[in-house]
Amino acid sequence: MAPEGASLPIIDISSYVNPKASPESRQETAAALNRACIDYGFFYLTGHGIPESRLEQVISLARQFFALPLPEKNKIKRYDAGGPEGGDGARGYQGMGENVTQGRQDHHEAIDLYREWDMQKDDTKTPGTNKTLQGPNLWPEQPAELKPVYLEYIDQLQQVGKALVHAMGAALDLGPEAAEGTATREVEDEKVFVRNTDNSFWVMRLIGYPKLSHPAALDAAADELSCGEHTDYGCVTLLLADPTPGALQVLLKDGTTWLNADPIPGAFVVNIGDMIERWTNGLWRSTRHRVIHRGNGYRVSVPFFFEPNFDAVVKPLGKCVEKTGGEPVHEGNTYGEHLLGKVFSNFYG
Ligand SMILES: N=C(N)NCCCC[C@H](N)C(=O)O
Ligand SMILES: O=C(O)CCC(=O)C(=O)O
Ligand SMILES: [Fe+2]
Repeated sequence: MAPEGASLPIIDISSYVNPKASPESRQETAAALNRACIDYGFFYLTGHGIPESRLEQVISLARQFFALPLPEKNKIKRYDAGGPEGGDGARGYQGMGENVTQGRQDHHEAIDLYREWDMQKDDTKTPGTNKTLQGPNLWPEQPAELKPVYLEYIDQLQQVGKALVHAMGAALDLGPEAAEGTATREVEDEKVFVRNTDNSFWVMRLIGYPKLSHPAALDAAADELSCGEHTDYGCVTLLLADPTPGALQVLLKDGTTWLNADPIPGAFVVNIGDMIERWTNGLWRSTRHRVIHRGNGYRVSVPFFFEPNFDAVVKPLGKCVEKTGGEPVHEGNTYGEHLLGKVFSNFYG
C-alpha cells in the first residue's frame, strides 16, 4: 500500500467550465492537469458545477434499484442482440458475476447505459459486430425518478467532459500559437480531443458491490475481486461513488504500489482512458485500477465514461510522437473497434 497520507492531486476545472475565465487562469489549470496526467493519470475533479444534491440523488437512486428483488431487476436484463457468437447485448442489467475482468468473474452487478445508437448510420464498416451495442437503453421502471434524473445528469456530465478534454488539449501544448489561435499543427492538436468527442459515444455504469465474503487470500492473485485490475477504454472517466473508503485502488507509476482513491464529497475521481494514452503516445497513461470492497455495507458507484465518437480514428499525435522518442505506440484504429474488442470479452459464458 501507498505511504500514509499519500493522495491524488485535485484539479479545479472551473476556469474551463466558465466561458468568461481569464487565459491566465486557464493556463494555470492546464499546467496542473498536465502534471496530474503525467504523474498519476488519476485525479480529483472539483469546480465542475454539478450540485452535490444532484450527486447524492444519483447515488441514492442507484442504491434503490439494487435493493429491489432480483426478478424486478431482471425485467431489464440485457437482451440477446446477436453478438459475434449470438452473444448478448451490452445494454441493460447484468447480474452478480456476469462481468469478467482478466478472465475472472467480478463480484458486482450493474446497469450499463450507452449513447443511443444511430440507426441511420452506415454500419457496414464493422459488419455484424455492432449489434451488441444497438437497440435502446433498458431503463428500470423503479425507482420511477431514475430515468428523468439520469437523463439530466448525463447532459450535465457531457458538459463537464467537454470542458475537461478542452483543458487536456490545451495542457498538451501551452505554446504561444495555442494562445493566439493561429492555425499551426499545435493548435490543431489542441482541438483533436474536442473534435473527436463532439458526438461522444459515452457509457454509464450503475454498479452495486456487495461486501466480499471471503477473507483476503495470502496470495493476492487468488483474491476475490469486486472489479479486477483494468484500464478504461476511452478518454476520461468521471467516477461518482458513495463514501465507502478503501474500495477503489489505483496503481502508481512504480507499477507495484496501490493507492486508495477514497471519495471526496462533491468531487469526481477522474482517470484517463486508453484513447488518450494512444493520442499522447504514452505521455499520459491509462492508469490501471481495481476495486476490492471488504468494508462495511453495500457499495454503489456510478462511473460515466466520456469517450471519443464511435467512428473517431485514434492514432498518436505527431507532436507527442516527437516528444516521446519518435516511435508511434499504435498504428491507429477507430474507438468503436477498440470498444467492441473490449465488450466482447467482458461477459461470462
Ligand atoms: N466501459 C468501461 N470502461 N468499463 C470498464 C469496465 C472494466 C471491467 C471490464 N470487465 C474490463 O475487463 O474491461
Ligand atoms: O467502482 C469503482 O470505483 C470503479 C469502477 C471501474 O473502474 C469501472 O467500472 O471501470
Ligand atoms: Fe475502471
